Amino acid sequence: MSDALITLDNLTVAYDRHPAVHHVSGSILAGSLTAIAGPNGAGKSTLLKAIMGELRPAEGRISHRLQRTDFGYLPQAAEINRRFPISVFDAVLLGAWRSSGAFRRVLAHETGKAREALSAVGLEGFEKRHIGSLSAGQFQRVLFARLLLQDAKLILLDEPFTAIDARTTKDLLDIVARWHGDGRTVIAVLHDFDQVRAHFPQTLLIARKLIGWGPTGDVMSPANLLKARAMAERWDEDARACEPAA
Ligand SMILES: Nc1ncnc2c1ncn2[C@@H]1O[C@H](COP(=O)(O)OP(=O)(O)OP(=O)(O)O)[C@@H](O)[C@H]1O
Repeated sequence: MSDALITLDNLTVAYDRHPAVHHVSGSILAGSLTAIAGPNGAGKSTLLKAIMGELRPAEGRISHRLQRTDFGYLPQAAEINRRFPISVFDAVLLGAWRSSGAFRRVLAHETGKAREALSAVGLEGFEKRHIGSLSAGQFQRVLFARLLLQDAKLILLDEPFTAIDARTTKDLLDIVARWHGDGRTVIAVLHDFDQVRAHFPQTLLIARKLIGWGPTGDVMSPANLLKARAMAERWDEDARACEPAA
């Protein structure tokens, strides 16, 4: 587990030339399970989107040898339109279409895998339900089933347990542990520091700038958490210039 899967080199990401993440350097190791933690507005989602290639670096670079189809991404719930007229089963099958084209015929083994994935997330019998009729927790289970089917090497989760009850969170954390056990690389943006400490061996703590990145016990120290809070509180939202790398 010592190879770098993704390397960030002095990465700065900006919206309309206004930097949201500053000068981050470090590596995500292959097979690691990493939390991205930090206060609101710290740049966590921005960093995740940059890693998956949705946002381009304003400065610095991200290097990896992954293909598009190696990435599995779960956006924040608020970014997903659940009014799209699609059944639970078809929503899960989209995990397979991502890798082989939406207009290709779905193969029998993929429908079998979709059923298995639904069963793994505890949603047997929900196949024909419209996704808009599900509770928030049930819908999150559907999205995890889709990721199971997608078979990605790198799985990026943006606040996967926000507004999800304890039982569903536990079931989904079990799936995250299973991915980790399979040797996949998982990165999750999380708000809940107890969850980070209990389930994520590696942490990247950010407040626009990197505060710490490494073993969770070291990174989530009281001193680092104070620093993160202080940096978030004094951040000037209107600042245009990017400070030089430390
Ligand atoms: N599409 C956008 N256009 C302009 N600014 C944005 C955009 N998305 C995010 N930002 C800004 O970038 C900064 C970082 O936002 P980001 O969503 O990455 O933080 P976060 O750490 O994920 O926050 P939270 O924990 O509140 O979800 C914030 O100041 C935010 O307002």
